[in-house]
Amino acid sequence: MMDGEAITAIRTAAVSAISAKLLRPLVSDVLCILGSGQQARSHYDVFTKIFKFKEVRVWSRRREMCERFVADLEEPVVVCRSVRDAVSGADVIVTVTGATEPILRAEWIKSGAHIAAVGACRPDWRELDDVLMREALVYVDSRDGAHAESGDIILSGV
Ligand SMILES: NC(=O)C1=CN([C@@H]2O[C@H](COP(=O)(O)OP(=O)(O)OC[C@H]3O[C@@H](n4cnc5c(N)ncnc54)[C@H](O)[C@@H]3O)[C@@H](O)[C@H]2O)C=CC1
Ligand SMILES: O=C([O-])C1=[NH+]CCC1
Repeated sequence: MMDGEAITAIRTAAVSAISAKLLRPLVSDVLCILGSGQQARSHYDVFTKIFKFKEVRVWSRRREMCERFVADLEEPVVVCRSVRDAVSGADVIVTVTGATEPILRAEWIKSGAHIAAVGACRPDWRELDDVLMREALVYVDSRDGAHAESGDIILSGV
């Protein structure tokens, strides 16, 4: 018997980390994680192990969950009040929320930032807004899979 959730947590974060390894800006000082659940933790663990950030930020819609997330960590992480505050100036952004409507807007994001967009894995779920999807250089592991499952891709029409 194997724990599928534990494997999904590690595997998903590993794939995001590979994307960041290949595509993040040369100078990547600030990591921002949107969401504070299981994937947020696995992404935090992998990203802070592989890369050296000067600052790590987290935002979650329920602040108490954010505080709990941070309390479990040994290194300092900044709890942000809004998505805008969290992503402003960030070099690497990880979206690991259960949002079904866009929470991340293009106008808040630093040019060249790398986004690992993980959460919106159903055809009718969204995390990234249409402008961001259209302006971004979008990389996927499978075109067929992305067009069947990714709400951000399907609904933005990219
Ligand atoms: N792309 C992929 O391969 C995978 C995607 N996922 C997806 O990633 C997301 C996060 O997964 P877990 O961390 O395991 O879930 P979780 O339940 O442990 O955490 C979910 C997080 O999203 C936040 N959230 C929920 N609804 C929200 C909303 N409407 N707006 C903003 N934030 C909201 C919660 O407050 C929490 O911080 C889920 O949507 C899940 O389906 C999970 C595993 C693999
Ligand atoms: O394991 C997986 O690939 C996924 N888990 C939740 C959505 C996608």
